[in-house]
Amino acid sequence: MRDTLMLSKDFLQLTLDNPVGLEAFEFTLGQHTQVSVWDTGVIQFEPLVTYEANQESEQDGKEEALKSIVLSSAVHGNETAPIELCDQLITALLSETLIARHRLLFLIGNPPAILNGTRFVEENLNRLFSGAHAKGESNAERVRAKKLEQYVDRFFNAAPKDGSRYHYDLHTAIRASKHEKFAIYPYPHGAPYSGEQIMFLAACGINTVLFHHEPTTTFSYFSAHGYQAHAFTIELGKVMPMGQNDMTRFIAVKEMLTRLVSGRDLELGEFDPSQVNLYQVHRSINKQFDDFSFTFADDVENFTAFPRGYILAKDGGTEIKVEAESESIVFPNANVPVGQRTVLCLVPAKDYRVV
Ligand SMILES: O=C(O)CCC(=O)N[C@@H](CCC(=O)O)C(=O)O
Ligand SMILES: [Zn+2]
Repeated sequence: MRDTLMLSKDFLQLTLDNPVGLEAFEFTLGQHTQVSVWDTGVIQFEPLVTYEANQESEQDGKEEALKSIVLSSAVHGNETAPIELCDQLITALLSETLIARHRLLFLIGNPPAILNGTRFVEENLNRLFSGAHAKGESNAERVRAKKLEQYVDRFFNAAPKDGSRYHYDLHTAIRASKHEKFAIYPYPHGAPYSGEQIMFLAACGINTVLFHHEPTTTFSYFSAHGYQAHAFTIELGKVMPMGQNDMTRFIAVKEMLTRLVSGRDLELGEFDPSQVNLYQVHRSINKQFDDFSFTFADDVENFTAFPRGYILAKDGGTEIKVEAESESIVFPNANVPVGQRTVLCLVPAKDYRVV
């Protein structure tokens, strides 16, 4: 496997050829990077400079502390643009055209679902984190969620104490969106939002951010809450079949991730709310009955606003109406199990704290 990967530089193909149970192996790239494959779809790149050396040069003002960066894709198997984007970055790293100056962990979330061409095989992986995988009958996604938690734990626990942590969980949305690219900021439990991160997202072309209003069982919340990482679920556009993504739409995000990984200056300005659309989640509407339907059409875009009193959905005969003066909908999906989120309703963010 080691020789196959060193020769082909194609980690995605290796992952798809071994959708479960790939044996761990490692190797070095030149004199600069330690590469460790931990499992199917799990690859770590670590700069071969000791942390102490980094600290010394930091004192000389030359280097910043080592960052630890998780980039995940394919938590939903049919969301292909993030898979292609991460594939390009991994191939560049393996080909040594891109050199990692920070610690990096790539996670290809659900390889069997990629092969299936579906969001998931048995169960939505992105509802199984923070231990939710243990609360029900086991299946492949529950096993994978537990392992992904362990890999994130191992990666962040080996991070230098003073190095910042990041987790960008990359997705694409089922529907088209009025704001093509947007990020979900996991509930921070009263902590302020990071203005620097919001400006980083804006520089990636992700100019819309939703502040979540409660804990969730998503992957980004797991890293944010459990490991104090700057973590986000990032929606890069609309779902497309593999190979049919217009990769020119991801030039800015690829450029900014490349800069981040390679330690180049990010050239971020001060936090400027005029450069971003900031929403807060007003409420999450969870499905109560199998007999659930929306009143609006399947092609209504994310971020469409509805006025107070408008009937958004019917749940077992109960009408669900817009409560605020106006609510914008995101991720409407009637086809989820009872108890799960069918839609998020948003209002413009106000009274938020940014540092
Ligand atoms: O387009 C949709 O309906 C779903 C897109 C998607 O997978 N979104 C994530 C958001 C996770 C979060 O709230 O942080 C998901 O539903 O898992
Ligand atoms: Zn997704």
